[in-house]
Amino acid sequence: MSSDIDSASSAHAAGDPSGLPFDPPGSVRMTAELHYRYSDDRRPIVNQYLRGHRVGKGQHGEVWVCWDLSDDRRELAIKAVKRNNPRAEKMNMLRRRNIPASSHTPLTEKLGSLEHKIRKEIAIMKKCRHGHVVRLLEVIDDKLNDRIYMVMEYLSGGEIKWRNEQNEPVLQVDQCRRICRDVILGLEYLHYQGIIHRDIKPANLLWTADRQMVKISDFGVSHFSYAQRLAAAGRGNALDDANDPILLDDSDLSKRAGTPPFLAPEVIAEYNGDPSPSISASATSTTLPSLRSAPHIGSSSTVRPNTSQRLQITKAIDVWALGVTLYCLLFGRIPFRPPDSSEYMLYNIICKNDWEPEDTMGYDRLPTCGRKPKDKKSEGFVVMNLLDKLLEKDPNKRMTLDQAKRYVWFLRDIPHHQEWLRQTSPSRIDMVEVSESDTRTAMTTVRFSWGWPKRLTRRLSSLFKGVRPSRATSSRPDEDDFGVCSSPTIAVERHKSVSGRMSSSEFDEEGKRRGIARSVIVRNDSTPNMGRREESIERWARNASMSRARDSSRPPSRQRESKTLLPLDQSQPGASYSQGSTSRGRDNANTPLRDDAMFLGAGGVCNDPSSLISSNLPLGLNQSICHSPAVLRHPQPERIHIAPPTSVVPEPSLHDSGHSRHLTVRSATQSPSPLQQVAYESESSTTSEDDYDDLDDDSSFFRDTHRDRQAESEALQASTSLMYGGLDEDESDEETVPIEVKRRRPSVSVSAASPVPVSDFSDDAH
Ligand SMILES: Nc1ncnc2c1ncn2[C@@H]1O[C@H](COP(=O)(O)OP(=O)(O)OP(=O)(O)O)[C@@H](O)[C@H]1O
Repeated sequence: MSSDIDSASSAHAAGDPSGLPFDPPGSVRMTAELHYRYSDDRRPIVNQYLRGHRVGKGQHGEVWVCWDLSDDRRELAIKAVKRNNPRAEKMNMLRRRNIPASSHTPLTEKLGSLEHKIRKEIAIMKKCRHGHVVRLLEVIDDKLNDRIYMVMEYLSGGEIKWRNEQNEPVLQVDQCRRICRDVILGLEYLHYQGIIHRDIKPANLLWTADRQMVKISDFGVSHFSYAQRLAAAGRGNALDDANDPILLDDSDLSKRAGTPPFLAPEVIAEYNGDPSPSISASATSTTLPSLRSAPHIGSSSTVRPNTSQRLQITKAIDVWALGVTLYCLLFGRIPFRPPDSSEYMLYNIICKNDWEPEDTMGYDRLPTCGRKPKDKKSEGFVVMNLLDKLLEKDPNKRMTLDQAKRYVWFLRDIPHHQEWLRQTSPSRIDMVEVSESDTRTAMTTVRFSWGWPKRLTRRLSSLFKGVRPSRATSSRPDEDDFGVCSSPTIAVERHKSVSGRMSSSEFDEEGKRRGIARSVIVRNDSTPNMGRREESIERWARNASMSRARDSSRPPSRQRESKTLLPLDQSQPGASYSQGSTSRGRDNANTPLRDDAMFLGAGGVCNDPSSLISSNLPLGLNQSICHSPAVLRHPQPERIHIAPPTSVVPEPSLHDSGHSRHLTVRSATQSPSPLQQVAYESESSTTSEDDYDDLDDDSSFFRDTHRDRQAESEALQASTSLMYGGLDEDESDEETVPIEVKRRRPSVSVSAASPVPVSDFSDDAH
């Protein structure tokens, strides 16, 4: 990556209140040391990362917000993946028996272990560095507990929500356009690197905190193709490594992977035409009503076709998925809908049927004028024509990303097309190299020199408890900001649910076991922050006191005090309730929109290339560097205000039973907002202190018992990673018995509150 980026970004990383883009310098750290401990207020800490609330749960792991204590508490996300799951593996073995062996049986299926998947995901993410791709920063391999921690950029805006409970679109057409434009740029970069994402869908597109742009996430089923890369970048730029059977085997692509409604016809071509397929009923999902005859969409089922005709799978599958995504955003429903939720029927319809638009599109209900609008100047014609080209069933005739990027609709608000196209060309960006060694070392850099039993390590750990600062047992003043905070303007109070966890592990009321450090070990020197365990704990204690000193000198707004709820436009600039990085969005909202607001990206990033500072920066990086965040806000009709926490904070041991927050939203303008609808009608954001209470060190550091997504969403998402479907049903640790649903992740339109753990080390805490 160019030094321009490094220099520009070194001072402006994730969560920087300056609003500049997330692009920390350096490559992904492969950490060879794991320290596991708890903060004074019982929050888990892995190495330098203090864990916050859980923001999502995938098939194989969970994602948490965390703060990098070694870097001014920069807000990041950490994905914890359980590497091995014998029970799930066994189920997968059983499932595979139902798959007929043929010449088409891909290598990846034979190698389809969860470990393989994670290795590949990490190897691919490791070197992706683009403004519209979620950045991976560090990989920590906890072999002792068979867990991988992936430290990533945190996109607190959350997933793109595209429909309400009535299946109506909630995004304006203009927003849909900008979202897709961002995705095109991110995808273009990936394809240029030889990476096919394979699971493009709204749920894998994450908003930045200020909703200025979206980024592509979840590379769980992505594929690196040497051939694709050669085709895209030419031999000169391509990786010349023919020895890696995982990355260089394109037979992986012939495996059906992704989310059923978003699968391209060529991926499921064998389901085209045969009215009576043989079906292997290994479906396990219950997210959709079941049928006797066929597995259902969203299940991890195997529909066995009678034909074995396969088309070549190329990057065009991502273009198709983009078309499906655009349709979803515009109409609030998927384009191909089987009458009976049957997976086979779905595939059949995708392969054979045409799509039909609604009468209107977007939240603003612009007329589509039918499937083939006559007025070529109408918005309806432009959009239907685009959908036509993206949803072309023949991959060879399908629109390419380059064509899409140049399509009139996407260029509409960009004044200098040619310059913008030049600036955003992936050929201007350094090549990714996903080498054999990348894949091999993606998870193998940690070596454990202590293979001691847990009981022994616990005892040893207890020896070091003395160096820990005393734990706060009184109030937890920082917890109230959970969940919501946003660039836009929302009034939020929240109720915490009473929740708890029954665990086989024991810890006393004061949580003494919580001080146990998981002793793990070290061989790699690549983590400069880490030394020996004792040193680390001492350093942590030192940092804690420094942080306390720093925190005490911070202005009151940085500390978790109650504030009066004000309409945003009445509040003082900078007097944000949100802590840390996400406060900028609020500041943004105070600033009047500039005239160039219409040159904004997905959420409002200026795409006007004439104002780019550095011609070397990839889009997204450029965008934000050249503009103050104050002028990048997307013009949204609603103003959302974040209410300060006002409730009395209970003792942690009370498990927040007395702690409540209200989540309310009010609009500062008369016009209702689709974003507002999504955010609060369908989701009640309640946060539990239990986020910090799963301290059973026998199990996952990140274990929790939050409620999963809505069934409807699950229907679309459950089959993500079909390739690995059924691998990991047993993700949660068995000894944990959730006794109550606790929290849902805050919705998109309201960025997750960022409780910078100021109070962790504040004087009050002691
Ligand atoms: N970097 C991030 N910042 C914010 N939220 C994230 C981030 N990464 C993931 N998430 C959220 O966490 C959820 C779970 O992510 P994850 O990638 O594990 O699950 P998934 O998308 O279902 O993947 P999988 O296919 O492996 O199950 C996502 O739905 C997303 O909303």
